[in-house]
Amino acid sequence: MAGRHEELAREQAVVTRLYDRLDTLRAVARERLADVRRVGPSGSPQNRSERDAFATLYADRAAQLDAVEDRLAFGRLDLDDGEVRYVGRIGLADEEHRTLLTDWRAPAAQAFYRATAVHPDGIRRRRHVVTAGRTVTGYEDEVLDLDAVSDGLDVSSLSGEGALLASLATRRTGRMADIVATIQGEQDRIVRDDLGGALVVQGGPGTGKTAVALHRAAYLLYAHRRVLERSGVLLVGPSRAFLRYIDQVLPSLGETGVVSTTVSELLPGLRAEGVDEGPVAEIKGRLLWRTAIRRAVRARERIPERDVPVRVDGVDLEVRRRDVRDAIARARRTHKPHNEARATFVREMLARLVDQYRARTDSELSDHDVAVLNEDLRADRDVRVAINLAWFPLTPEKLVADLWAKPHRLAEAAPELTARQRQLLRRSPDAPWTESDVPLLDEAAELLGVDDSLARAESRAAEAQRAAELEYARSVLESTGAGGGLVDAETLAARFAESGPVLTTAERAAADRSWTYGHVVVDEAQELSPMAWHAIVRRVPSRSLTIVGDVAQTSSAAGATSWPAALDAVLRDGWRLSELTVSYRTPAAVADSAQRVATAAGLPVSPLTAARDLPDALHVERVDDPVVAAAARAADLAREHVSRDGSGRVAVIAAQQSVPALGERVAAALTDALGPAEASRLAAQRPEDAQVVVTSPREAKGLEYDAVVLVEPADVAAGPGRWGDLYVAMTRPTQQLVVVHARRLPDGLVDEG
Ligand SMILES: Nc1ncnc2c1ncn2[C@@H]1O[C@H](COP(=O)(O)OP(=O)(O)OP(=O)(O)O)[C@@H](O)[C@H]1O
Repeated sequence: MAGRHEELAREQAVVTRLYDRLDTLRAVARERLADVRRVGPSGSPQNRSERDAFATLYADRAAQLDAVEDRLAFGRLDLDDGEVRYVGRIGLADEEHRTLLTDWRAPAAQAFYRATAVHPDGIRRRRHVVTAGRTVTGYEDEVLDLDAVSDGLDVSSLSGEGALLASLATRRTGRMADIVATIQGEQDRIVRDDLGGALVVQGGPGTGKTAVALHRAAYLLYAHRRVLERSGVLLVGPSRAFLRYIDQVLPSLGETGVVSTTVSELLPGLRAEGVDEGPVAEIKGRLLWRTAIRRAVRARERIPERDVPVRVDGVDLEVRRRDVRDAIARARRTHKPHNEARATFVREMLARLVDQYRARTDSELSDHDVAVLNEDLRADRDVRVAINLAWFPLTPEKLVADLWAKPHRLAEAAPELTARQRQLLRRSPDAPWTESDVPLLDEAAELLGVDDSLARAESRAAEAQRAAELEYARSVLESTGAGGGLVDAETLAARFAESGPVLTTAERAAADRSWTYGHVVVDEAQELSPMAWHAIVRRVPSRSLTIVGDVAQTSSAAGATSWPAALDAVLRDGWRLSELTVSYRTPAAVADSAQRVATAAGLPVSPLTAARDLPDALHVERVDDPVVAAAARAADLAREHVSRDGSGRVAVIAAQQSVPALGERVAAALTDALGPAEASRLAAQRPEDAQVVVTSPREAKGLEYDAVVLVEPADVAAGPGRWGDLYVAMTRPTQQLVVVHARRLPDGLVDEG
């Protein structure tokens, strides 16, 4: 066997060749892009949009190639038959189309993640190649051939933990990194699971649910590109801060086309900044709003109490109750949304008024007379008022705001709520929208629709144009081979068709409330209310979803305590459950303690085994003043973990009401401990980049830090998120948890003295 030095040199030669090939492909993509751009802004609009479409295509390719620079190749498989296969972020081939590097998502790479000594899958040896920049700095072998093991090869790293543990030990940067080089077998099975149906991944804190969900999105885009490129993938996360935390993962895997959003931002153009108190959020989360919103809409289709006299062109007419009833029935029979069906209602009413006019004046009316009379009727104020009262055109915002501001509207729409519950929902019409209003607004938008008769005529004309463009795009792809798996004819045609800036599928989808996606990924899914599920499932008619979460970490009063309770109503039996059980984040002492606390509190915890333990990972201190002590501990931990290069994160997690006072104390303690220069460097950091933060459990959800000071656990557990919040708070650190308390410790959180 070659010495380590020679092996490293050999791997370096391979890796150098791969980067050379990457550089060549980058140069080609840039050249093509430059060629397209060089043509300049001339030619017919058709030529210009074609050029823009190709520019986007080459720019996408260039961006994809740039994104895979770091750890381009990380694995090597030696097969029983002597073949050697390198695994990396993307697939690369040489000029003769011979494979140089296998995309981690390709079937040929699967064994890199799944093969074991017991099930070697034709693999003799698996090697993790470690690189820093373009330099190979090490490798780690796992010999999967039990005969070879007995031949005396190095077997100390059979489980491949070296690369994994090294990656877990790195300082946190405030941005999640991909795990493509070290995905574990149980995770890989989820990543590569079928596209169809809803896959629910339940797992304790730090089991890699977020990482797995993102890698699965990248895998599905690779394996089902034809379907998903056109329809897009939606990622729903709990907050903007969380989306920012994960926003580099997909690009680093060469994928940029995923739309990410929160429930608050689900409706284009509307930002819900408010948060409802627990009981209000719970009530607004109930599925009863599907019926209640329908009733609220119907209430705007109303027969007047008596016939309404109107006078048009000197003739006395009546807006009659029975005419309104018939017109309403006709409009409803169109099964169109309220605002769209209104056209039918108005047409019917005018026709009846014209009939009355004809009868009253005893006159024959020509088509022209009828048209003029229709105009007069439409222009008449009393007629307009009567028609509007009977079929009121309205926006989703107006409909829902009226429910909260006008008690009689709410009583009429939601009689199943008690008077006390309705009182809780009372709100002024100018109060900001909340996250739990959004699914109701979405429901209202669905039932109200927009008056799109003009838009429909335009879209018919556009359809014919599009068919021609699609045909053309197909011929372009065939003749140039430009797609390279990145784009299909539909997408390219859509890009041809755009006027103005060229929009990608993701951009078009994000701007369109009624867009339906090919796949939806939901993270921290336990927080979603039944109404939020309803709004999300509407966006994916195929019901193809990846849902990841932990029902033991639920903090929202509207969230789930079991998956069947959350999902059966919206997905029936169209979902399957997978579980992750190894915590990659939290050291064993911390994970075990958190499990004990959560179990003692009766939370529905999943089994959890920590991948590693660290000495002194858990430290519990009884103190007189937790705020003062927490600030001092935070400063100690900052000295230990935070570095000037921007890496290293420390969090102080406390009940929401203590956060402001703690913030001031911690700032002062940092100045004392680290000096004014370092303290002001830290103080100047933007909140999303801050290396030392004071935060509530809710804001820390889904995130992680090198070290955490947990302040007064009893107060955290008494907050709105109850024990779920405490479980979240305890499981944020990757290295160390320091607990400071004056009150009694919750059961299971032992004081180590
Ligand atoms: N196979 C792996 N290789 C390397 N790191 C991993 C692996 N799996 C998970 N991790 C790391 O473990 C940490 C926790 O992962 P992640 O945030 O995805 O967990 P989670 O289950 O979503 O946690 P939570 O329930 O707290 O939201 C992250 O730093 C992630 O990169």
